[in-house]
Amino acid sequence: MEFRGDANQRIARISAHLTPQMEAKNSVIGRENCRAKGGNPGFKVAILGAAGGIGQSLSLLMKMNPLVSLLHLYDVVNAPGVTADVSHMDTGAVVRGFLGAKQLEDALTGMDLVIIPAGIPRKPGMTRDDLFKINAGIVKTLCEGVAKCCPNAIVNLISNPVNSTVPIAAEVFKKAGTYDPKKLLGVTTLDVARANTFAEVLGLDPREVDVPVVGGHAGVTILPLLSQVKPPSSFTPQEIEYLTNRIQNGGTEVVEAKAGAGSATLSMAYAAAKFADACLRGLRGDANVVECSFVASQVTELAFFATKVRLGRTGAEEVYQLGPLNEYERIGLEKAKDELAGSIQKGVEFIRK
Ligand SMILES: NC(=O)c1ccc[n+]([C@@H]2O[C@H](COP(=O)([O-])OP(=O)(O)OC[C@H]3O[C@@H](n4cnc5c(N)ncnc54)[C@H](O)[C@@H]3O)[C@@H](O)[C@H]2O)c1
Ligand SMILES: O=C(O)C[C@H](O)C(=O)O
Repeated sequence: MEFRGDANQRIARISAHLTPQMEAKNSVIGRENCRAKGGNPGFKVAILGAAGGIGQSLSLLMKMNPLVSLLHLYDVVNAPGVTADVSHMDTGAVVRGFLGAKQLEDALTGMDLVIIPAGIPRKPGMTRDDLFKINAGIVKTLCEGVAKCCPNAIVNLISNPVNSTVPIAAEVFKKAGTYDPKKLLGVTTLDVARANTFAEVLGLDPREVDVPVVGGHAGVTILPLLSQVKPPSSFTPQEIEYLTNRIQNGGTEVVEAKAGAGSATLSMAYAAAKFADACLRGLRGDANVVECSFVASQVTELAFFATKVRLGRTGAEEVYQLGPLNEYERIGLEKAKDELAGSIQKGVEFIRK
């Protein structure tokens, strides 16, 4: 390890989790110059809501990601504790914590990727839309910060209801003049993870299964395209009905099992980390990085829709078409679009009102 300056300076640097290079250039350092302790150049990632159920596990997983050189953990509570804890992991990323609204701008300045799991989760009996009242305002405030401090960052939006919070974020960015549709991505990876897992009826290892899940992220808007499963497989009508219902209600299954203690956090942190890793590989310039995501879209008449997208240096560079659907999926698509239209409109109106 290289040491510069006197002992007091070294101690101050260590307690602030800064390398000498980072301290010198602070948060405006370029990606090439931002080296984690002895590590490779990497990306700067912020997690907003880092002290929550998803946020804590996601912070741990992103600290383990070798593509991350600097990890900013922001929350309105307990960010210092989570930061101190995660910062003791002997991986490359440097971790910094930010607590409360006054530190939001510092948390966001210079970030390449901002992941947002901030907001309240469901309790049994609630729909995701019941979260709108509180989470819409949280997402609005955080996205205003993104527009001001890191307008070129890719945003991964997790906070529910995703079908409305993504349109809210788009409207905030439009108002600020920073909107780039390629860079705003609603995270639906958990639906795909569930679909791949539940397809165990095929007797396959879930790691070998790929079920595209399109539409949105709530109830009937979650539309698994089982006719397009890889490896190609056929299901009985009963299997299709069972799998579709289970995938659409996977979130509720966890909410009920947790019995008031929240919704999916561990599987969601896994899914969010997987999606964020795909975004970072895209930013790095890797070829053929494809994931499902809820994005601005021309695939249907709706302004936003989840399909497979190709992730590249500038975000979602290609939005794929739905491909051939069977009759069951065509009926599901119409139901999904009906509900999605209202949720998108609700998000847009929240900002335009
Ligand atoms: N997209 C998905 O597939 C998916 C999956 C699971 C959960 N979710 C959603 O993710 C959200 C978070 O879930 P959770 O279980 O982690 O909830 P949680 O209550 O455990 O954590 C939320 C965190 O957000 C923080 N927070 C609240 N307001 C904030 C603000 N203004 N700025 C920064 N942080 C703020 C809270 O302090 C808390 O630490 C919920 O809305 C939930 O519905 C989405
Ligand atoms: O179901 C929820 O409320 C959380 C999340 O959207 C999920 O799908 O698990």
